Amino acid sequence: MTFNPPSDVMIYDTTLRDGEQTPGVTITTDEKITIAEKLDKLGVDVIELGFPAASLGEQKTFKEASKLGLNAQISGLARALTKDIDKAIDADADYIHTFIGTSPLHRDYKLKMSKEEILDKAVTAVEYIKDHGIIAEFSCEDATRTELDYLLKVFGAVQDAKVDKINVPDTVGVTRPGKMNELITNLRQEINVPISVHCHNDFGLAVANTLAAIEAGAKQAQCTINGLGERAGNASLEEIVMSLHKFYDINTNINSKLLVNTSETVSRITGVKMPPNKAIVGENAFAHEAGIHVQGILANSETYEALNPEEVGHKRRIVLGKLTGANAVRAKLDEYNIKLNDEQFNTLFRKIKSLGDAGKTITDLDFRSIAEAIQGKPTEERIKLCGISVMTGDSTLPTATVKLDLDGEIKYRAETGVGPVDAALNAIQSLINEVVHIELEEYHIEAITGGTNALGEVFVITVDENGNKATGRATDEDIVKASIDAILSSTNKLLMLRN
Ligand SMILES: CC(=O)SCCNC(=O)CCNC(=O)[C@H](O)C(C)(C)COP(=O)(O)OP(=O)(O)OC[C@H]1O[C@@H](n2cnc3c(N)ncnc32)[C@H](O)[C@@H]1OP(=O)(O)O
Ligand SMILES: CC(C)C(=O)C(=O)O
Repeated sequence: MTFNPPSDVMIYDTTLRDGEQTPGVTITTDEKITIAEKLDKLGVDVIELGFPAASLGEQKTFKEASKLGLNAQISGLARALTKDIDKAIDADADYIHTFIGTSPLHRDYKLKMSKEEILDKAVTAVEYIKDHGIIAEFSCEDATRTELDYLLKVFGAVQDAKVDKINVPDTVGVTRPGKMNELITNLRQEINVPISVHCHNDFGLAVANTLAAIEAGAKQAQCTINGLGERAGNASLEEIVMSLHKFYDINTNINSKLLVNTSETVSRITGVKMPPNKAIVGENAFAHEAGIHVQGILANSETYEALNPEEVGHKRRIVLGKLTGANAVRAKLDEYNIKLNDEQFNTLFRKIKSLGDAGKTITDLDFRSIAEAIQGKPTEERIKLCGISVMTGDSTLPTATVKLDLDGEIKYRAETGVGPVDAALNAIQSLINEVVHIELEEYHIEAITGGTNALGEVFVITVDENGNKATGRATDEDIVKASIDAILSSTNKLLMLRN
């Protein structure tokens, strides 16, 4: 393997082009602008904003983005066709990324063109872009399945046509680090313009292949936030950037502290949720439950953290559950300034283990209210249910009227819903929102005995506008009452934070 990495690597972000090719994702002009502004603040060098020839909407997005005065260059993808390139030019792209398939599969089945025709189209496209005074990047699509001599010939020809950068796509993610390193080593012997790579994640190797290319001297990584992209996605920007910074001491222009915030914006807009265990930006990337780990973390966070969460804009979380150890419980008690004697501590510890064994979620607020109850502090219920009536049936709109004591003041509210529980929860939520804005994040109901008079157990998680979460659990023969009790129990925990 060649080891000759550059001191700086350019980040070419294609979240808004290849990322938008994620099945089920479409991003409107306004949303693209929001993400482009975030990417610009993050410090990416190039933003591939889209494919101007694809639609009028795409062209409008380029026009809008060109007025923003971003530091990043705005690139548009175009087939090696003057009609596509014209669309990018007309849309005011600063930079055009043109491509054509070069592998036997693409030549024979997709394009039905000879090697000569493809080479000619590639050169014509690059010359056309350069004749318009625009930055040109050229990709041999499916480069990793293209014969090396032909690949060198096409890249050599576009270099002669004054291309600014060449890009080597592993279009279907079929290469591996050793082969990618060898390919870039071979290309570097004949190509003098900066080499970029674009790796897909079909075998989960996109980041590894990108790093292997950089070790061989590639100067640019094409990548996406959260690894979005066609099929299994592209190389994830956050994973590449942090690897470059940490493993190789390679500079990028990325402000890593904005990675989590950017990832969250992209996830919210695209609707593609990150798995909790996603590297760098996932919810659990810096969360610890196992007692042995937490004890190590409390002594020195490097024992079980490869990165400082603050470096990427994340937060460390100590999670409580079945695997919790005493050191974690002591640390949480200190955090909330709750003093327990040995007996109370043991009761609390046993309670956490038994909740964990029962598979229950224990949020920080649950912990605090359990600990305070054990300490003997009366639980302050700022919101109490005083009464409820529900009207339902197949010929009436389900309506619930609730009477609540809100900090000593009696209030009524009536709301409708799709059913009696929904109507009751809507009424409760509408009243509670006068004190604290809460959203219902989870709602589960289970019958815990049989028969029509079965006891229903309701479990809810509510979240306030600061992201604090609390669980609520209640059991009753009446599921409307159980639902209300659960939501009030979790809301009262959230209100503890505002005392
Ligand atoms: C690996 C990648 O991610 S490449 C980027 C993929 N992204 C997209 O395709 C999204 C945007 N695409 C689109 O909106 C449309 O596909 C368009 C506007 C580009 C083309 O639409 P259409 O003209 O209706 O053609 P269609 O998509 O059905 O087929 C693609 C055509 O382009 C040709 N083609 C594909 N790649 C290239 C290329 N790089 N250079 C020249 N021609 C190409 C194909 O051979 C096919 O030709 P044909 O129309 O003679 O059969
Ligand atoms: C257009 C090219 C770079 C591409 O997206 C791919 O080959 O995957």
